Amino acid sequence: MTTRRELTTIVLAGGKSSRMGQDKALISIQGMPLLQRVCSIAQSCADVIYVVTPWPERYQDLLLPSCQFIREIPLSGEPLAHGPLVGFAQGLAEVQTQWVLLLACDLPRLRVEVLQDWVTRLDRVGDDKVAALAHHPKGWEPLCGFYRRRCLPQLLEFINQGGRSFQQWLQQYPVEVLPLPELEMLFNCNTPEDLALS
Ligand SMILES: Nc1nc2c(ncn2[C@@H]2O[C@H](COP(=O)(O)OP(=O)(O)OP(=O)(O)O)[C@@H](O)[C@H]2O)c(=O)[nH]1
Ligand SMILES: [Mg+2]
Repeated sequence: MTTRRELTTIVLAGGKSSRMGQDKALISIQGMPLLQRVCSIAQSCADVIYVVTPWPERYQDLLLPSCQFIREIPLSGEPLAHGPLVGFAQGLAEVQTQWVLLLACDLPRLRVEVLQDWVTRLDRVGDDKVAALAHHPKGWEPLCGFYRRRCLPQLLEFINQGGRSFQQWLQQYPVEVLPLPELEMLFNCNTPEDLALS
């Protein structure tokens, strides 16, 4: 069975938070900044956690034991906020395990038991699959699921051709569907209105 030692988690914390109007990673929900909350949940699944961000200094005072920062660098000729797909690729380049759990930093309702159940299913995922993700009415949920490390070359090729969309990239490959007991856990805190519901 895939153990926590054989899984790496990547948490993305480099978005513009333009809808929120302030850095979502630092917003406290029930007394804990969102990034810290997501990282603490990640710790229940994996030994190694990377926080991929262009600005690690901003988060250095958060309590993130056993998390390591990966400083994102801009692609040549492009501004920094190049989006989550490029951030993921830069993190994935450092990963040593076969599987990686990718998490956005704006998921206040993640459920540890569901993530742990998903981990137990990884061994049975067919070899042809590049990822194992939950599916919801709008498509795959790319920022709360698992990817094989070996998809890095295909990902880089897609990015080099100008691709920036997870959904478009995933359309090209077989993906395993993970059971989602409640859509609620993928609730994304993007706006001040979302925050009021959190
Ligand atoms: N490392 C990294 N993470 C990113 C980047 N863009 C988005 N993310 C992360 O991806 C996740 C989902 O981001 P979104 O909710 O789509 O949006 P956002 O860009 O933070 O905010 P908006 O400007 O309101 O769209 C969050 O965890 C972001 O921090 C990026 O360029 N680099
Ligand atoms: Mg979001």
